[in-house]
Amino acid sequence: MSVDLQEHPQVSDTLPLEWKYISEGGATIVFSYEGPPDPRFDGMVLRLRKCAAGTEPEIQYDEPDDPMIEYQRKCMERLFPRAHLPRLCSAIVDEPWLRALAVAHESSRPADRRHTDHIDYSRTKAVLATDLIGSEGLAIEIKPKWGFLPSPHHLSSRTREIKRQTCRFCMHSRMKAAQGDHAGVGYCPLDLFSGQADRMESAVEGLWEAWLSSEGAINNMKVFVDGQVIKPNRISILAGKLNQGESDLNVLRDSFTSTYLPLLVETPVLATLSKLQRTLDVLDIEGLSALWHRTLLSYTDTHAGPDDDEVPLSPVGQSSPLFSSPDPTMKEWAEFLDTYLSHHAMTEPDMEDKQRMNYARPRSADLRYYLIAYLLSATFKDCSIIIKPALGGVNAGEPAQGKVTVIDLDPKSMDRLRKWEKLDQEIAESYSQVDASDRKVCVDSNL
Ligand SMILES: O=P(O)(O)O[C@@H]1[C@@H](OP(=O)(O)O)[C@H](OP(=O)(O)O)[C@H](O)[C@H](OP(=O)(O)O)[C@H]1OP(=O)(O)O
Ligand SMILES: Nc1ncnc2c1ncn2[C@@H]1O[C@H](COP(=O)(O)OP(=O)(O)OP(=O)(O)O)[C@@H](O)[C@H]1O
Repeated sequence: MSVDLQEHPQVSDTLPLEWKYISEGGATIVFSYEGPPDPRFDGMVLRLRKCAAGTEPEIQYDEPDDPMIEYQRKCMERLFPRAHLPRLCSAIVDEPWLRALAVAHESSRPADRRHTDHIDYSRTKAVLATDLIGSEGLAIEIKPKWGFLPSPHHLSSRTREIKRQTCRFCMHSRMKAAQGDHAGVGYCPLDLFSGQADRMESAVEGLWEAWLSSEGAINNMKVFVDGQVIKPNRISILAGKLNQGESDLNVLRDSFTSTYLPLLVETPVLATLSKLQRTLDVLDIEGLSALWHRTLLSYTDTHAGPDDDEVPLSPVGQSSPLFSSPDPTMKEWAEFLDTYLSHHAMTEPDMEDKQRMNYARPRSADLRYYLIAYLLSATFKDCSIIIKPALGGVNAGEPAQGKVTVIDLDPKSMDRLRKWEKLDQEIAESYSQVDASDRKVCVDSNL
């Protein structure tokens, strides 16, 4: 195994109990370093890949660094200033150490996660990232989700009215709630992304109420106090930090909102995220799917052999013997960004791009561009932001002090496109059953 130990800290130099469980998502689990001072690990978290319970993948010798690291360097750093991204580097782990870590921290994990998956012990590489929560003070994590209404050009007559009035998140939440799942009903991402302080305040209040009523189970907001996730059943710890020891819930909500709102209003991160989501998903999954099928039809007309009359067209994004649709390589991601950024100066209006690409009549020649763009938009529709006020607190009349950082920027893959198409149909269909007078009106401030 040829690795540069200078650049790749050996995590087994630390003890498993020198790490503290922070949280986890569907794919990774994260621990923060709490051991004796060590410049390699101080202020860092360890992000480890998980695998499904009951599976034991084979150890991968000569494992490459997690692609997330190169993806962030080559793509994300071109879209966000570094100040809004965690610093990432690769680290070496080994099976005995990972197993010992898992045993030491299993009891900190939520029960539903313990039944579903565990650390992937076969990995020899992990990611070290800046610890954005820290061991002191307050922090929240918000998963904002989709911040725009689709353009009408490519919506079918079946969905146009519905998808233009109610945002995808609000429709999805209603569907999830009807199915008995936790959902952030009452929070609307279009308010959070509006750039208007009063609407952003409603969004934070919506998140707060959903956090309370779901007992902290919604995935759109996590609350951290002194490095630990706090659920509403331990709200007194949060109240203490907000200097609201004896307060009722409304006072606490107002204090919570006024702690985070100034940072959210001032950060450029939300505007960047919303612009990226919108300009990378200009066709909606409906338009992308139509372009895919139109392209495949003309392709099979010219490329199918005499016996291929009945070749079924593969679903959107899915490779077939006749038409390949691989995941982008790192080189292709970088080239895609060259093109995207040449069309969209991140600070200028994108008129020029509209003329060049003619979104109303997308060309088959641009199919690959639109596919990759959609994958990238999906990353931004699913990422999270961590908001950490400065330890001194917020002083009235002064600019908000603190940090807003984007996390969970992993690339998505082509095989998701079919899932997104189906889910989109299911969400719109389900919302069409809601009485018209009961449908939400979501306002996209960028339209
Ligand atoms: O499709 P969505 O909007 O439901 O998003 C999924 C998320 O569900 P949500 O609606 O936010 O509760 C879902 O969140 P949970 O795991 O349910 O917390 C994941 O983030 C999933 O991405 P991945 O499979 O981890 O890459 C997300 O899937 P992708 O859409 O990013 O494929
Ligand atoms: N740099 C960081 N500093 C502090 N905490 C972090 C950091 N990165 C991730 N976390 C915590 O770990 C959790 C899991 O990380 P992440 O969201 O990247 O995992 P994931 O499995 O990719 O999630 P998802 O299923 O939502 O795609 C986050 O929700 C956050 O609470």
